[in-house]
Amino acid sequence: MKPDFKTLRLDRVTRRFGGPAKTTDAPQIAALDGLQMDIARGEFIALLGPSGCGKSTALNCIAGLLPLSDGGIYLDDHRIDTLPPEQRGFGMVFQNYALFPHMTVARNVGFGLLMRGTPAAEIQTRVKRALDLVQLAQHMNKLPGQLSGGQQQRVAIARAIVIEPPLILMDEPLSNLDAKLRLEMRSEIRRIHGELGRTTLYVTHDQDEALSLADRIVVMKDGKVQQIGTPPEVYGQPSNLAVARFMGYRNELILDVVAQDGQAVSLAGPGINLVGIPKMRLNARAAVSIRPEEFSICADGSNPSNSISARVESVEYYGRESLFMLRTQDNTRLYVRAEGKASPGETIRVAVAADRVLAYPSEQVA
Ligand SMILES: Nc1ncnc2c1ncn2[C@@H]1O[C@H](COP(=O)(O)OP(=O)(O)OP(=O)(O)O)[C@@H](O)[C@H]1O
Repeated sequence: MKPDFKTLRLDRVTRRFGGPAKTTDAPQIAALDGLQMDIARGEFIALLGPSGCGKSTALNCIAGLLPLSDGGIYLDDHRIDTLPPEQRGFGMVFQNYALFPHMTVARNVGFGLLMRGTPAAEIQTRVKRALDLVQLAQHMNKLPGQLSGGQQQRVAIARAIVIEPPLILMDEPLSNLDAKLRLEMRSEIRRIHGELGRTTLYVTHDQDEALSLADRIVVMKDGKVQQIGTPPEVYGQPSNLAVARFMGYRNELILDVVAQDGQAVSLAGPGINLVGIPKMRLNARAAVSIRPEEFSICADGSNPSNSISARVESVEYYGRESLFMLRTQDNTRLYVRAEGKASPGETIRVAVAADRVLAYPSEQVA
């Protein structure tokens, strides 16, 4: 394959299940429906979404493990979705490492090169280089069972990169690791990606992982792309309610639209007066998304313009901040993560900046 491609083009990549590939019978379910994007060489792309949204299907289609039902995949002008996996030559890293237990680390890493008929001396040099990159050279003669989970995952990464693939595909590679190792390996993966300068496609259901690793994030739901954007774009400006929910906009209030233009919308409900940003054209009611950490608790007796009055139900202490579970006057649960004190039973007022109040059509509430 061409290690020097400029663009990986996913052209309406579609995969249906429930019947033979390449048919369009109605009973089939599109696990992946029209994935369309260009990925530039060197980009780190995260496919993000809840379980069953089609992330692994997308990765497997690109790897060549699943035939497409529709669309095409191109490396520059070369169509590759008709090629078997070994001819695409992509590196793959899976959740379960898939190492050979009876082979040493070095032999595991060198196996792909051996299969390709690479001369022994070259295998040795390249295995050493790959193990240096994942910082495991001193463990090269151990068996996988003698390594920690994080080390085994690094062997799997070394095995993927040793073939110098144009594209590295990773499917939830950190989900078997404990929280601390996951954080460490996250930094490792980003460092390795930077040092190699290759293109990485990374599947995860973990927002933090996607936000911290990726140059661009593809948010998916029910087989369809919901938004493609940089981490700040997806985090700060979710394009619809489903993305907002998935990106941690835990609060959703259904409010009356009092006035609106393209830039701002005035919203009201019992004990609530807010100005926010309309993300789409709104009708009479809006679903308003706000992150818990965007609120602050107002001083006693104050009544600032962008605020909500609500009763405290419970408080979880998180050190510097607390998570306040509130109940609005129309009985909606409100999560507020803020500094300050308030006790269950008290009625308090919480304020939020207008540009952190995102209003979507209430019709999007499923
Ligand atoms: N071989 C198959 N036959 C039938 N349906 C399938 C098959 N593989 C996947 N699906 C369905 O396609 C949809 C997408 O599955 P996929 O594994 O791509 O999701 P995912 O986002 O990777 O989920 P997870 O995070 O749980 O792995 C799901 O509804 C799944 O049940």
